[in-house]
Amino acid sequence: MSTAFPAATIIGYPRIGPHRELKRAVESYWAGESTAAQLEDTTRRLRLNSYGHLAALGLGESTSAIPASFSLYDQVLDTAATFGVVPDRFRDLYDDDGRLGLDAYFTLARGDAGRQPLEMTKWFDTNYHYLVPEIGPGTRFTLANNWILRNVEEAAEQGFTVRPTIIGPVTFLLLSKAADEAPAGFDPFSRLDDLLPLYVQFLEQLAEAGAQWVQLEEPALVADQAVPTAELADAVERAYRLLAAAKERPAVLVTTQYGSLGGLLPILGSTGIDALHLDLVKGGLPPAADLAALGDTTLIAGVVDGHNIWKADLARAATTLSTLTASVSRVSVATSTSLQHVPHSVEDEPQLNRELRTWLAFADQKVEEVVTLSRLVDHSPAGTIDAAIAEASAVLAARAATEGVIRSEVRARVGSLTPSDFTRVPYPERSAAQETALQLPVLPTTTIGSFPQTAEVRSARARFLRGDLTAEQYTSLMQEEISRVVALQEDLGFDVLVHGEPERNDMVQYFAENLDGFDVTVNGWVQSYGSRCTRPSILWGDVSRPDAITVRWAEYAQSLTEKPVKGMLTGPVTILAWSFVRDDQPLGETANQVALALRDEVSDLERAGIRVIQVDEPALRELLPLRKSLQPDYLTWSVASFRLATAGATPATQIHTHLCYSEFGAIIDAIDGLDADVTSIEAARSRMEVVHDLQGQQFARGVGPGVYDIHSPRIPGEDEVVELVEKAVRHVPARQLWVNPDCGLKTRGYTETTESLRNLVNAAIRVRAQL
Ligand SMILES: Nc1nc2c(c(=O)[nH]1)N[C@@H](CNc1ccc(C(=O)N[C@@H](CCC(=O)N[C@@H](CCC(=O)N[C@@H](CCC(=O)O)C(=O)O)C(=O)O)C(=O)O)cc1)CN2
Ligand code: MET
Ligand SMILES: [Zn+2]
Repeated sequence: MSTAFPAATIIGYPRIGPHRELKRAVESYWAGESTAAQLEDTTRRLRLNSYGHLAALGLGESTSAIPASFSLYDQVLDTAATFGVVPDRFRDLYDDDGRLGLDAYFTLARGDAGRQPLEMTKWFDTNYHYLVPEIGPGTRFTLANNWILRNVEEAAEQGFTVRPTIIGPVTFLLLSKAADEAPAGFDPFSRLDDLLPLYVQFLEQLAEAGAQWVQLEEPALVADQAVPTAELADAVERAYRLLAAAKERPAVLVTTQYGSLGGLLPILGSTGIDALHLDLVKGGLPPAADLAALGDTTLIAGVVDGHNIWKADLARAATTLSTLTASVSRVSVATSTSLQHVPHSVEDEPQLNRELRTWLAFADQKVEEVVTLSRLVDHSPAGTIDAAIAEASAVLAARAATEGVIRSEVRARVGSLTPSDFTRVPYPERSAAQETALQLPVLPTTTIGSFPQTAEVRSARARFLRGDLTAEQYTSLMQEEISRVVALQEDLGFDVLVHGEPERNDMVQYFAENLDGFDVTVNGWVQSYGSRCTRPSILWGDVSRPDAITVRWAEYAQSLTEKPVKGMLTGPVTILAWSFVRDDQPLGETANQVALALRDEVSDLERAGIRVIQVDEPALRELLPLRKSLQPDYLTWSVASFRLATAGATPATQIHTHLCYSEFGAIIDAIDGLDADVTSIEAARSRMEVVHDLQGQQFARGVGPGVYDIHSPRIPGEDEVVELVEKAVRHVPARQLWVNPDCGLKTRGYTETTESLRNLVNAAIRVRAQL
């Protein structure tokens, strides 16, 4: 049990495969095009290849340095399956032995004809989404799935001693929500003492399977929680003392990625766990007194950034490590977070600018950085990594001096901003001008922007990129798609139309490709949820807009119809949140540069005759700091950057924004502060509960609570939409309300989309007639 922890490790490794093998394998299984055995075969190869690869990169085969962090869909779902946490509506998914198998697992994640899947929500301050377990007073915890154990055994058969990972009990319960059947006020956290014995059993099984270390993930401890601090501290102490006291168990590592543990560090550190991981990139260096509480517990110092792609400042990391080794007896080196947030390897991006490439470290390069830094804690001779440190410092110096990183004209423009650049005329004045300009009915109907991204559209883009289509051919294919989408909306009777975004590979990458200061990858895929991936762009320099970006598409769409077509832009905060952003200046400064580029786009759209412009900010909530003390500053700069992007619009131009989550209680003031004329939000899944928030807040401007859950192929019936709209009308004055789906339609197919949208428009017309 007291196996020494290896000097170098990572907290998790990408599981989608170097070329999205996992996506292709699971999607083919879902489509019925391959068997469970074929899926298992592919994923087994993915797991074993990554162990071999990580061992070769320097983690070694037999030291538990390699995390077994594979997941078929999501790590929180894996934990829920392990402990049999299944909502009542899915009770029949257990097989006769009380186990949850492959199809049960995917049904929980994706739902089926009659049942809503588990809710999906953001994982801390990242663009990864996890599935929310549902727990009630009667939820029976059982060991119902053994994939984690099996992965340990599978690795051992091939000669690898890996470190299994699972969400820790405190975080698991804090991330869960009360099951539908739970009485009002029930908190899943109250089930901690029922759940802990299952963790003990599970640890015993892991030990039996040959695991020497286990990783229990407790990132919820770095975020301020609704549970009072004292109660949380008490629970953490009780839980980990109990687990540490288990008779047969692997050594226990607790990880705390995404921020600072704060006052929980000395508490967790003295429970008897064997190792504690700290995120020293997002969280600062803890006070020496807190570190002293670690005693014999190994400190796993997360000094290499797992959430961004810049090469590490090895000199700074070395200083941090030497401070730590001065007050802690055992220190190992690690990434700050799982590497699931970064692509596999810079080697897969040969097209990137040569100089830029030298600044970057993706997952594999980060493994090498961790291994290098571990020479500072493994009794290697002094000076062993001096050359590597010097090289890293030289890269940083070169980066700072590179043309384009600092551009005086961009700086000057940001520097000369005045408060009036952030302010439009008061809403009542705008509202009157817009009413005259747009002549919309009450309860106007619209969509959020994208229409289904069909295989034809994607294939056209792929052929264009390969050079098999000319720019003219590609443009005319996209224009055909736009005219189909416009005709469909005319036919269905929408009031404000969209062009459907077919020309966009992704709502952020598309803008990054058209702005200076960014680069994009060809293979830099990162999992967003399930089989869905994105290629975050790289924002490395000062940002500007060389040419208009969206205008020709919007103009084309507007030429096809008398109805207003919404211009469609992605807001500055979301562009930052879904890119890898330079780490050499405050985010607020970078956000204002992006905002100015968008501001110019807004004014070009207006000049081209576009009267409604939507600036999406679905990630506004995502970047909200996990600690309350840091939130006001964030909300100030993020809201300001949105206003900077939009405040140049004339009063008659209607500015929309879109945020796709419903629990916006925490940021409702910020949403108000955006000063958009119309805000669309997610509401269908919570059956319009958000209107209560809106009512309480006297939200005075236009609002479109979603009436169609686009996350599911299910078609909402017309009566169902009527009910939702009627509920909204009871709480928010009808003249403020819009009728729209929850979010864009890009992941949906045309069959269900067309029917759903028809029901949506007809429902709006029916409620209108009753007013
Ligand atoms: N960045 C970002 N984050 C977001 C969202 C978002 O829209 N963007 N939405 C929220 C939910 N997250 C999502 C994340 C990804 C996707 C998504 O649909 N991703 C697509 C990829 C989108 C893309 O980049 N498409 C490219 C490349 C498509 C592709 O895979 N092409 C094929 C070739 C196809 C062919 O030859 O026919 C290939 O490269 O193999 C394009 O259209 O050009 C996927 O995983 O399948 C949806 C939602 C929150 N976070
Ligand atoms: C994730 S928010 C999506 C907004 C975008 N305009 C779309 O409809 O796809
Ligand atoms: Zn959305």
